[in-house]
Amino acid sequence: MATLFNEISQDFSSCGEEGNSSDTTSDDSTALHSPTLLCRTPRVQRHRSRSTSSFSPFQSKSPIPFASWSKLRLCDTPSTPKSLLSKASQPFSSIKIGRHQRCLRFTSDSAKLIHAPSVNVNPFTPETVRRKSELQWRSDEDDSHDYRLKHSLTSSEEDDEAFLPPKRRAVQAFMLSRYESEFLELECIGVGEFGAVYKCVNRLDGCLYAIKRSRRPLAGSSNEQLALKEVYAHADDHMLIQNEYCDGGSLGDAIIKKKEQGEQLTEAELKDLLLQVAMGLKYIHSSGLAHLDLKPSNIFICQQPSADGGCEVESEGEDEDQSSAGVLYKIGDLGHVTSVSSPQVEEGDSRFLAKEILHEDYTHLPKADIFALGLTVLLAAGAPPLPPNGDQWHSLREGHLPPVPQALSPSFKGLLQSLLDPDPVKRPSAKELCKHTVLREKRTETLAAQLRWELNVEKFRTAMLEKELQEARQAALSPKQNFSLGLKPPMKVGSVPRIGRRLVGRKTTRSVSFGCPGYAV
Ligand SMILES: Nc1ncnc2c1ncn2[C@@H]1O[C@H](COP(=O)(O)OP(=O)(O)OP(=O)(O)O)[C@@H](O)[C@H]1O
Ligand SMILES: [Mg+2]
Repeated sequence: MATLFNEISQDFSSCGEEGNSSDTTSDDSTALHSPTLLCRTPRVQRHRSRSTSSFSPFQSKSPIPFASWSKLRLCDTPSTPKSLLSKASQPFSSIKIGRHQRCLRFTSDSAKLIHAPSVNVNPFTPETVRRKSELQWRSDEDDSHDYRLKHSLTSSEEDDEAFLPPKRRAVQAFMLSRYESEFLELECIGVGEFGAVYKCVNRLDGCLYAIKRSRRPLAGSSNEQLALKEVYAHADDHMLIQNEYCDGGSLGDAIIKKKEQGEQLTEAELKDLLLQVAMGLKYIHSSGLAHLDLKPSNIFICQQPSADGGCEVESEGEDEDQSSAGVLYKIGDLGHVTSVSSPQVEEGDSRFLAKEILHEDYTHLPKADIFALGLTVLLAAGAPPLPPNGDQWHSLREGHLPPVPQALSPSFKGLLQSLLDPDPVKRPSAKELCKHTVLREKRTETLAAQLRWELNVEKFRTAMLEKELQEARQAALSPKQNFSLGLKPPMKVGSVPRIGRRLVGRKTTRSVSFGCPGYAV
């Protein structure tokens, strides 16, 4: 499964900073000294719209049990060393890198890192691995040029040094906040209701993260409980929300960008989006949870690495071919996640809210995610902005699809219509969506193309065999000629078939060509 909420949180409460952080200033750059300052979220509005700011207290008395939330640790980001290390049961020597290779990261996309010596470089990120193999390839071509690589391959000490990230002295943490000491902030990548999101490099593991920083302290407030809920959903006892950095930003950003260019996602792209997010929801729902805040700004995009990029996508059974598209969609923002069996519902964005949730009917919570998914796909198809309330809001909940500036196929339109069915029971489940023929068409086509190609190969082989057979027959019919050449006569086995008569595939048309996948035979 590839579409997962790969968000990772980090324990900022166990560092003993509570004692140290007498500084509880609300200044953004220092606010994160205190874990309590992070325990906030603005997302406590009921039927909220972005322009209003009324808050309702969160009723939760106790945090969600860890056992439930720990299920949310679905997989590691492909960028973390953890996932790659687990794969690296292979000997270290196979992933050694030379010193000069290690420096690549500093000289490419992140020029700032040149001046940031206190950041480690993770040798296991897909990008580093790709660069490493590129460089290895180049250096293989011209070994004599590269004394340093040669040296690193002959010295075991150097090998170790090359394999491991460069050692760094411990930052004087007591002088800095955890945020400052553990992360190098590169840029602000977005602002939400909770606060700002920053692209950061973790100084220790060298991976990129999106760090959500709260805008102002809310310690002790009801909002603290809600923020903690998001934190528990991420697992462990975390405070600062540290997410996998998704290089494509959010789907919301992508939709806005497309709109500015007068474009929308094509039907094929919409189907891919729907299928991928349905797969993520399938996992969430099968864990007994509902997301309840699904929307474009909470779906993140990762550009797919090239086939040889070394970044594998987890796959499982029927989901295995879903990563064939150019991008990976990942569900994020778990602040509203709740258990389906004992729900503590905090409504998400009112624009995506299913009517039954408004009526506090929580008997089909996963179907509320399906409803939000339907609206999300329609927005990506070019639908106008969704209303936060009013007549139009109700009209959408009565099953009236918003207009989209492209002609969608009736089957796909019918599927979207079913996602928005006023009756949650009639909406397809995430599991059903994952198997839906409308969404699996592409897979079927790919499979058909593959089969056609294999058939062509087999026909070609058959033709070659027939040709050889004919030659053998020819040789059998002219033994004298063979004798004159000093060859043995062929053994006579039964009656010799007539020339030109095929032994196999008599009923099929003869063909001696084979082409590429996707071309008809
Ligand atoms: N993990 C991430 N990877 C890349 N970009 C991210 C990531 N998380 C957030 N962003 C960027 O930051 C923006 C703000 O995210 P944030 O979750 O704070 O607000 P939001 O989703 O717009 O609203 P809400 O507060 O309701 O979640 C996103 O729209 C996206 O552009
Ligand atoms: Mg968000």
